[in-house]
Amino acid sequence: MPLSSLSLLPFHRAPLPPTSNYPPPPPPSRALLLPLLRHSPLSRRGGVSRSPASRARAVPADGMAAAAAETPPTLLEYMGQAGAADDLVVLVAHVQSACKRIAALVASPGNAELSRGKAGGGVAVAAGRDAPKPLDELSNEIILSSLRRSGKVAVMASEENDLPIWVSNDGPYVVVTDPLDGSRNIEVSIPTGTIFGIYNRLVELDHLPEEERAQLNSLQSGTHLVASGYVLYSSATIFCISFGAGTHGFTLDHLTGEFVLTHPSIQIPPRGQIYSVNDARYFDWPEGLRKYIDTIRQGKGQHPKKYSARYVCSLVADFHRTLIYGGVAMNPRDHLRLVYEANPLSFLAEQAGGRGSDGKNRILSIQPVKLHQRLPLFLGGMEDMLELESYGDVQQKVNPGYEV
Ligand SMILES: O=P(O)(O)OC[C@H]1O[C@](O)(COP(=O)(O)O)[C@@H](O)[C@@H]1O
Repeated sequence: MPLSSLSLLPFHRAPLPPTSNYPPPPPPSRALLLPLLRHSPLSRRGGVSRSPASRARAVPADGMAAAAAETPPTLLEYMGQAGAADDLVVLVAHVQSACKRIAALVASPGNAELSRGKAGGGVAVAAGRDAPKPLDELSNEIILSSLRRSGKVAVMASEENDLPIWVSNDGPYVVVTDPLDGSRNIEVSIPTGTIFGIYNRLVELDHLPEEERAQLNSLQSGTHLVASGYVLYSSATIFCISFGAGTHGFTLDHLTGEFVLTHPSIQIPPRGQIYSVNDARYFDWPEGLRKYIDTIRQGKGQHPKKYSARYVCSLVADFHRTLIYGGVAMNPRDHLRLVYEANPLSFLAEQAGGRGSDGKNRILSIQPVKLHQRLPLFLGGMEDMLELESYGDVQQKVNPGYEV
């Protein structure tokens, strides 16, 4: 579906949100930038230019018209070209609009104050390492109100709410979300992210009482995901999404306020050289996990290279790096949530040729029984994951309340 036909969507019910809060760009700037990008060291080094879209950008062009024709598609243009359902396009348009607002919020001068647990009126929130912060709550409100306005959502379930919210009897989709993961890092400007999963509404449950319907729709197994994604708020704001046909990354272009395709068809390298885990917890780990990490650190595993450690302690950032560089990102204790975090990210990992597991089982095959169910999570390239799982005993059973 070309961008022009977006205007044919049923906007009388669900208008697309404004694509950005940004001022309109001076018209020629994007085209003028493209020749610069073509000759940048990043494109020569491989960086983003490993992708077909970026390779297209590297082809010399005669003028602005040619440059414009080479411009990579925006997220919505890409969905149109890929034949995504109109309802899904409208829904994703609202998700991206909410995420641009969250990106602005986490980068705002007031973010540290918000993350310390004082709302605008100076109201203190519950203490504790995992207590929700006003920034989480604001992000939650932004994303939930955007989903509501889309007119495409029957149920939404958020990590920040105890119960799912029934929105509309005829919304075609169910959305699960962690609105702002890693918010404890905000005060020191470390990356954060939004995670979401989209399911079809289970019409066969329409006769059930609302509360039950909302629960059961939100507890669908990850194998039924229609789409999932995350938005990384970092040096770049990246929207990574899969509709079940590959995993694709779009970077926010601050000149236009649009997410543009920069990482089409991401493939996790089957072998990486990075492991990502909070290894201060080493002495709480089971024997198998200790042995695995000891082995790959020394280059004595199936891959005869010494692995390096990277751990941001922000799931979206650790997962994004793993998608691009390979290796394994893990949290072996039962801390991360199946519905809001593990399922959406495992879907993206599988669509990129990798694997998501709890150390024993494929995440997507685990039937959620509780909305806020937690479990160990391992995500990574196929060969690294199979090697890790071969150690058997990798789930951390001891889970004391860690202070930091
Ligand atoms: O303390 P650990 O076990 O290293 O866990 C860190 C993980 O917790 C998270 O901060 C998520 O925790 P919350 O869901 O409680 O916000 C992730 O971003 C990060 O990967």
